[in-house]
Formats: sequence, C-alpha cells, structure tokens
Amino acid sequence: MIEVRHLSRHYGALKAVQDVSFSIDTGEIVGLLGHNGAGKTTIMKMLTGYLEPSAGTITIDGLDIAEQRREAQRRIGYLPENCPLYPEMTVLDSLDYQASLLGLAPAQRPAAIRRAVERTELGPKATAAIGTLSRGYRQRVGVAQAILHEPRILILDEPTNGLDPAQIQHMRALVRELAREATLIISTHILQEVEAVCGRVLIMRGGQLALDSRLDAIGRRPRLVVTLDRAPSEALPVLSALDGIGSVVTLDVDGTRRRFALETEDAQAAAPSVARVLCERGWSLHGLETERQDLEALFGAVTLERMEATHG
Ligand SMILES: Nc1ncnc2c1ncn2[C@@H]1O[C@H](COP(=O)(O)OP(=O)(O)OP(=O)(O)O)[C@@H](O)[C@H]1O
Repeated sequence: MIEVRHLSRHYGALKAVQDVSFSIDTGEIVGLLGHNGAGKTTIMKMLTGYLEPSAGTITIDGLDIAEQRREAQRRIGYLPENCPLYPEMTVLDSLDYQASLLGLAPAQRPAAIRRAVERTELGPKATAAIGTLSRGYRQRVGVAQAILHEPRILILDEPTNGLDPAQIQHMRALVRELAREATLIISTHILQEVEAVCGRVLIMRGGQLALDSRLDAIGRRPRLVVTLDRAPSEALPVLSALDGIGSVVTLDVDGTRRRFALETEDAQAAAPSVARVLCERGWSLHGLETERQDLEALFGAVTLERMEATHG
C-alpha cells in the first residue's frame, strides 16, 4: 500500500510536482502518464526515497519514507530511467554487485540472482559483458537488479524507452509476469503502454495530477459524434434539446463542418432518432458515429485543457 499526500517538489522557482495525492493498493498496476517534463520522474524519485519532497508525505506499507527510509526502500524495486550499468561487468557480476548494495547476505545471493535471471530470461547472456548487450537486454538487467530482493513494490521509469517492437513485447510480457507478485508503478509517455499493461492510470499535467482513473472506467460511456455544416451557435441548442442527450461539446472544425460530441446513456441506441430529427430539420448529416472515450481521447482532452489554461 502506497499513500501519497500533498506531495510537492520545487527546483528553485520551478514547481516540478504540486500538491499531488493518491493511494495505490497492493497488487495494482498503475501507469503514470504525462508529457515530457510533467513531473513523473520527480514523483518516482521521491517514492523511492532518492529525492526529498519540498512538502507532503509518502508512506510505504505504513512506513514513512522520510523517517524510515531504509526500511521502506527494502520493499521497493526501482528501475531508473536510462538505468546506469557498468559496461565492462558481466550480467552475473553486475547482479552480484547490486545484491551486495541491496544488503543481501552473501549466502542468499546465488539463489536471488538465479531467480532474477530466470524471471527476466537473461540466462543466455549471463556471462556476457553488459557493454555487448542490446538495449533490450540491458533493460532486462536493470529489471533483474530491481527484483533481486523480491520487493513487493516495483517502480519502473520508462521501461520500454528506446526498445524495438520485439523488445517492447518482451518487456510488456515481463511486466505482466512481475505484476503477479508485486504492486507496480510504471512511468511512461506512451499511451499504448498503459493500455497494454495497466489497470489504472494517473495522468500528470504540468506537475499536477490531472486524472486518476481505472482504465475500465474510461470508455464505459461512448459518445455520439455528429458532423454538421452548422455553426455551434445554431447547432448546440438543437442538439442539446434532443431526447436522451445530456451535454454537447464542439470537438473540432474541418472547413465548414463541425463535429459535436453528444453525451448519452446509449450512443448506439440514440443514433437513429438523432439522425431522423436532424434530417427532419433539413440539416445535412455529414457524419454520425459512436466514439469510445478511450485513453487517447482523454489524454488529448487533458492536454487541451492544459493548453487552454496556459494560453487563456
Ligand atoms: N534536478 C533538476 N533541477 C532542475 N529542474 C529539474 C530537475 N529535475 C527535473 N527538473 C524539471 O522538473 C520538471 C519535471 O521533470 P521530470 O523529469 O520529473 O518530468 P518527467 O515527466 O519525468 O519528464 P520525462 O518524461 O521527460 O522524463 C521538468 O521541467 C524538469 O526540467
């Protein structure tokens, strides 16, 4: 269980993280999503006890990271962004070195290393020098290092960054496998990453938490999208007055055409009557479709809000 309360971190005048609160239950896989510079890495460094917050608290299984840092850190495995590794070391030597840094007793190390190598499928490269490995394998070494002490919480910063499609597939499979035994937080700016492996998403925007939602709650309510050659001032009152339609928003403009999104309980069921009413008014219907309010749409909306807030 991770509890984050009113967490902030400033770098001089820059507010990298501002008043962020969330809690994560045991066994969850949570995606921390946001554009570059949104504050993801800063949050992860604070969660892992490597960076002190300017304000706020973090507890890991009830341990306050400020007061019981070492004990809290023992429960956490961390794959930093661009995980630093010694290129001249072999995979096994690197894991042995990390095991010593983690404080594993010498007698425990061989079994811990064997298990980490098995789980990350590094066996064929165990005696290879890290400098000779592909980026995909180097990331696996980073993950193996992070799981040596069998942490109950794993924090992975951009685990698929720079990997090719086959390596990405492998890393996602590995993440799912790791999630069977640990709570996972994965930072990424790739939407598909979150959709592929996470059950919940936290979207960061300019240092603030813009959205905290389960993925199955996103997309539960599809919208009906209507394309018309009418101005919003003319279309909005008519669309809003339609039976069974809640709020209506203007999405975008393409020449003289505009797309409007209609909130409704059942978009598919509402489509025929919406088409009929609009045709009866003599309006040309250039498009009528149901749109899943998926993560991409949501992320776009959150980003747009930020741009509107920034640019007035
Ligand atoms: N040590 C530092 N000193 C000054 N500013 C920093 C420092 N580390 C991060 N920042 C700034 O804080 C903000 C948040 O950075 P952070 O690395 O947490 O974002 P991020 O969401 O992880 O981005 P990315 O996806 O690019 O890694 C950025 O504006 C960044 O430039």
